[in-house]
Amino acid sequence: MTIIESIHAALATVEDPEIHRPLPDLGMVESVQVDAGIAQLKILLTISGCPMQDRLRSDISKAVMAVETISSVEITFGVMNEEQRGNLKSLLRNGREKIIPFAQPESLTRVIGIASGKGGVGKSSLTVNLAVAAAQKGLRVGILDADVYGHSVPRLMGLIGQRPTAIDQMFIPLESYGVKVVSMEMFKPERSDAVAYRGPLLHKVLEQLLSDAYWGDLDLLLIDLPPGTGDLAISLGQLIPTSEILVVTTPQIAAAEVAERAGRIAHQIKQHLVGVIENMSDFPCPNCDDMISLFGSGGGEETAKRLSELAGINVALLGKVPFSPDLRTGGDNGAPVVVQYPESAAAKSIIAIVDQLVVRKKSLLGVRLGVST
Ligand SMILES: Nc1ncnc2c1ncn2[C@@H]1O[C@H](COP(=O)(O)OP(=O)(O)OP(=O)(O)O)[C@@H](O)[C@H]1O
Repeated sequence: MTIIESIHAALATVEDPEIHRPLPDLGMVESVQVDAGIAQLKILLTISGCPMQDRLRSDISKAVMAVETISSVEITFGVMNEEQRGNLKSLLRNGREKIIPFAQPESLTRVIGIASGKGGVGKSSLTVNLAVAAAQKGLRVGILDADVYGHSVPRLMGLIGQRPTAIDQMFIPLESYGVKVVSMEMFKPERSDAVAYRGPLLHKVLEQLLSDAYWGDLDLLLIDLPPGTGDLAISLGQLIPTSEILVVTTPQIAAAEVAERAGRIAHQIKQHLVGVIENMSDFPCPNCDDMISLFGSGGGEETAKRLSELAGINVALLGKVPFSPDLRTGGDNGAPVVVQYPESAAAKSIIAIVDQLVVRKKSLLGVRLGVST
């Protein structure tokens, strides 16, 4: 192997930190020269001012310095031209025009919309913790925060104020705790701006977030839906007919009727109902042995029963997540409870729910995930 070939081989071991594919495959290596033991490289970035430039410089230097006889590495960064970016986009889309990868018949990604009847029941907190717990088990997981009214996922994942890298209209999801994250919030000019998307526009926005993001291969995509029986849940069913719905409710019996309505829509558009999670359930009194039922009891069972009757299948109550100050503070600080307090009752119940959601085959990776019912 010539020295130039050795450097190319070394560069093939370096991945783009966001796209997670080798630099040469992405067309990022423009030229390699060697002069008296100095490797001179021209590397093309997808956009100017790429935030990953420092990381790339250090990863490339480390790999190339390991090549025998190389004493130093000089890197010049350039920016891809329109044609080069076009090639990259086409590569990331597998040579196809803009599509929703999860809607293709060969897709192995399980897509689950997290729905609730009412707001504030902890749907976003559970979405984030379920996703992170699944990633901890070795699954490749994404979250799409489609809760236009709340979009709290960036805060819960410690990503507040961060914007994804865009390659023209395509963009790379942000990553936190091993989970790829896209939120409608990331595309607002100002965080405080209200998102004024309505009906048909909302459908378009969901379609774009699903198709314009480079998600890569995912085992599981969780979609945090707005509360209620809104248009977006229907859009999800239309855009990804194999998508499923998981309903979050509280222990309050009175909330069961509203939660049932959220599940009813899914059933009407023939989406599979994965199950029900009761959140903010009984928690142990910190000062005595009593269990405290802040929000009553029985709401999860009642919702699961009603949805089972409606769908004519067993819609299981997958678990009860206790009321947990740790879960709330973890959310406020961008540190999900399954990471920060994995031994807490809330984290354990979430991890147990993920175990039920994922039917383990030989390997979790690349296997179509089933549901245990
Ligand atoms: N199990 C729990 N114990 C204690 N607090 C919780 C629990 N689950 C959620 N919370 C808190 O309840 C509040 C609402 O949670 P979250 O934003 O996840 O709800 P949501 O259903 O997504 O609301 P919306 O759809 O209106 O945005 C947050 O402050 C969160 O920290």
